[in-house]
Amino acid sequence: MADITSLGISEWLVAQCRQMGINKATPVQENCVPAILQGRDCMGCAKTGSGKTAAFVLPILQKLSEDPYGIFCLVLTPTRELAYQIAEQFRVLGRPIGLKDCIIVGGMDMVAQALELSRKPHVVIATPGRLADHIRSSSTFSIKNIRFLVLDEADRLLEQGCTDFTKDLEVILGAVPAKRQTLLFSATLTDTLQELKTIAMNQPFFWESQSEVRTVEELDQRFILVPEKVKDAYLVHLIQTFQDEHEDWSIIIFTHTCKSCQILNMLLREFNFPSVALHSMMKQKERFAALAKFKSSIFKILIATDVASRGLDIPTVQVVINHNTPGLPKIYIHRVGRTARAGRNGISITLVTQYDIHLVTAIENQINSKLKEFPVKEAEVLKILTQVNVTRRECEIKLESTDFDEKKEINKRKQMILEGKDPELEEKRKAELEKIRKKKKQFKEKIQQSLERKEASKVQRRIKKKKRRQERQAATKQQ
Ligand SMILES: Nc1ncnc2c1ncn2[C@@H]1O[C@H](COP(=O)(O)OP(=O)(O)OP(=O)(O)O)[C@@H](O)[C@H]1O
Repeated sequence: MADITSLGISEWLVAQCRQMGINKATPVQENCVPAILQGRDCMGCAKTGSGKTAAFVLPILQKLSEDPYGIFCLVLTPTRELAYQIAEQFRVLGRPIGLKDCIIVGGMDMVAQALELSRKPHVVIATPGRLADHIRSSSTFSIKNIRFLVLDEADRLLEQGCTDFTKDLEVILGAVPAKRQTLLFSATLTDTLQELKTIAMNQPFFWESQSEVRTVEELDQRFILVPEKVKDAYLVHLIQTFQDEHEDWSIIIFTHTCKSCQILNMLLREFNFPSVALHSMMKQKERFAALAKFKSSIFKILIATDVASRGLDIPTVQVVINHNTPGLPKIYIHRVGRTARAGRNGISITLVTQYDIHLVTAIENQINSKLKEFPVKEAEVLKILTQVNVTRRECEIKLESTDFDEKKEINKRKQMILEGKDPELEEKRKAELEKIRKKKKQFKEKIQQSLERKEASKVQRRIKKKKRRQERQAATKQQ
């Protein structure tokens, strides 16, 4: 790795890097920083934990120090927590030049944000939804003179996943100048490469880490094949084992829904594990508090949905457990990337049921590496099975007695209203769609059955024909 001084940044910035423990440039920094300093658009695709944030923060701060004004740079990122983390890197590295940053994310006071924006911060770090709201509703700030536009986790921003950013991105892209430097970074850029190229227009410098395996070497990737009904007992057993063997280890457990996240947290707490939950149905203040408690190791276990799967940089995380096998290899790559960061070791364990084996095959094909089985003493798991399952049921009943599902429904409706949709109409449309889907399914099944019947009668006819032929042959032989 090259020394940090070779990047072409000023002495004050080198000194700041050294203070942060950054002495050598990682490959993504070594390649992308000089290109960005030359004024080129840049697309950087490098493994999780490889220092992509500094790869854009450093050249932006360098350029800002040469020609400081506000608003100089806009960084977009998919989650609120990530926005705070990026802002922290800007703040630490940019302290000598008195950097003013401003974080614009949902769940926080909009008026205070509008005021901050009007004060022309050098850098705005935002999630697309809230920034687009400000652009639509306010004339107290302008991003039409920005020099840099950064899309961190760029592929996620363009995806039409459960949170669809595309409409908000359109608003934002309409408000930034055409003449700008665009920087796009992610550990998984390649799926959305063509769309990204239209955002980074000026023949961007493209850099991708050359490596067959898409996950880091320091990560020990394991799986456990478990029947669905004993998953939680395995989880409790695993955590107990890690806790007994390692005092200072932190664990992130990923699960696929907010409800599952909430129940697992309740379950682990019943077993006296120090856990906190992080999911999108929590209030923003609770989300920040949970993350802060986990980061400071007050709580050693974080149970999260994919809201925490990208970008979060918590060095103490030694273990990632996938309570469900991710449906997309990309999600797997980001989730397991929460450990084994910046050259540290880590282990990931994916709980795989008999229905998920094809997902593991897809993951292995994408990452170009095989997951190894994690040995477990099944007898130990069996000992706690009944207790875990009974406790889980109790937690489910407890949760049902709260307004969790109701809140989810209200949140969904709120989201629809924000998107300009009528919840009642959407409900009707959904019911209609369900009806059509059902009919289609019935129709498909009917066709399938009739095809099967036809096929069966064809086979029967063929058997009969064959039989008759054999009988005829036997008869001619006898004659
Ligand atoms: N050159 C360097 N030397 C040592 N540590 C570094 C260097 N650059 C960055 N780091 C540290 O490495 C860690 C991971 O960096 P960062 O969060 O930028 O990773 P990333 O590539 O963005 O990962 P992800 O894809 O998960 O978002 C951070 O703690 C950061 O401070």
